[in-house]
Amino acid sequence: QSPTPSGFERVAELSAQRLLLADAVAASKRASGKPVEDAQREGEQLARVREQATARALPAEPTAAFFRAQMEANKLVQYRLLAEPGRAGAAVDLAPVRAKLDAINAQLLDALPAALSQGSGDDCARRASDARKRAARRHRLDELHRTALARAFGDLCRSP
Ligand SMILES: O=C(O)C(=O)C[C@]1(C(=O)O)C=C[C@@H](O)C=C1
Repeated sequence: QSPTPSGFERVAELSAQRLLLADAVAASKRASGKPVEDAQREGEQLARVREQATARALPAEPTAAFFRAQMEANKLVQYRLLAEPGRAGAAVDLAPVRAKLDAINAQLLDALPAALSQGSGDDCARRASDARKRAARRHRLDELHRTALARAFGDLCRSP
């Protein structure tokens, strides 16, 4: 049996999965013409994770900050993809993609206590980077998604 992955390993894996969904979100927005940023949808997700953080005795502010970073990373990928003209693809329905994002959010919340407790020490950046590199290799992430994966970690190594 393989050992339980560390908080950073889990967060890197789930963040990579979440970022890969940005491609589908971008495709839906290319077809619908809707803006990348949807403040209402972001607010709903943040309200939900704050609620769940409180229910689990997780610190609400670092939890919300972490999910803001996840959404910023998602937008980074979308803006970059949508900046390329004429990459028309099949229209994608946004609702099922959002359901998948929600499911990953729930898994990220499970992984977050361990990740937050790993977020100190001189070697934090190294451990975070190693975890991201492994996830990037597993998912064969390109440069754009690797950059976004770093963005998705937000301030995990700089939490109070
Ligand atoms: O659901 C969307 O419309 C998305 O673009 C995804 C997402 C997210 O990462 O959850 C990112 C940006 C939007 O502002 C809202 C949510």
